[in-house]
Amino acid sequence: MDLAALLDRIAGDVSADIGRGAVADYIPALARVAPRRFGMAVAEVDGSLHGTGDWEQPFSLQSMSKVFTLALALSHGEGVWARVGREPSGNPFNSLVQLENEDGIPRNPFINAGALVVTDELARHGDAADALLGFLRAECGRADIHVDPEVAASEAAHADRNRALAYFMASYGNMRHPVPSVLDQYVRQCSIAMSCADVARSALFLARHGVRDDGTRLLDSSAAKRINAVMLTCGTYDAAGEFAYRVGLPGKSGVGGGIVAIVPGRCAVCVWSPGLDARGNSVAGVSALDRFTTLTGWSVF
Ligand SMILES: NC(=O)CC[C@H](N)C(=O)O
Repeated sequence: MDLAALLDRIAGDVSADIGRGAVADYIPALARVAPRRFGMAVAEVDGSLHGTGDWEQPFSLQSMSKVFTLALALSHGEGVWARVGREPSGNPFNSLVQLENEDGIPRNPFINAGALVVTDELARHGDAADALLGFLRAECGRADIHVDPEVAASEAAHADRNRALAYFMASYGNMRHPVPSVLDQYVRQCSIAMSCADVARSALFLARHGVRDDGTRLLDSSAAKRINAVMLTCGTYDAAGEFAYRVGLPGKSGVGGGIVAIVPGRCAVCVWSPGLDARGNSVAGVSALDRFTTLTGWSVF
């Protein structure tokens, strides 16, 4: 299959969706991104890389970072699962409502509450954002991957919701470290800037059943399978059912407009377009992945 030509075709097919939706503005620095951007990259398990549009343009990783921090936390053991569940929340990604009824245990690691717990767990082994940066740089082979200081400052200045989630969980004994420290690491992990090409390459370990770019193992194949399963059921928040229906792949979105999806055994795909739907998922991104699985027939189903 000529993937480069296929990606160009998809960019044309979804052109009516590019610029649709709203750029996230609750983090003011994200609102400065031009809405009519679109990029898509596919990294295959054999190392080949293909892309279209703005596929080499860095953008804000945001919640896509949650997949990588979960993988890093699990590489140290299963302890995180005592503190966070594995069920879809059916609620917005930054919702507080379930925590009180569920004893401060977040539904899953991909809503903000769950990701804060994962960052807190990873922080037992050193600064979580630094660990994440080290991993991403190694996997995509780029030492210049960095935290965007403007986005980080903007997010830190508008983090009351996440601060509330973290303090609320702390009140149930579900924070190991002081909230300001966990929040700082979480904000920096979300503010990492990467391109579609970088993200697709960095996520390949999930298509390789846990094996990293250098051939060493981050996770056993069972743990990699489980992360993919949680991505499928929870990776796009209260739209996970619709995403599974349309795309049929494990996927994780971020409010920077990126979505990373995994075809186990074959490839990792990253698409970016900043216009978001009401649930915080890229409109053109979901359409492009929908076209991708339709045209290739690559799906987990
Ligand atoms: N869905 C997202 O990408 C949300 C991430 C963002 N950093 C937040 O905490 O709100």
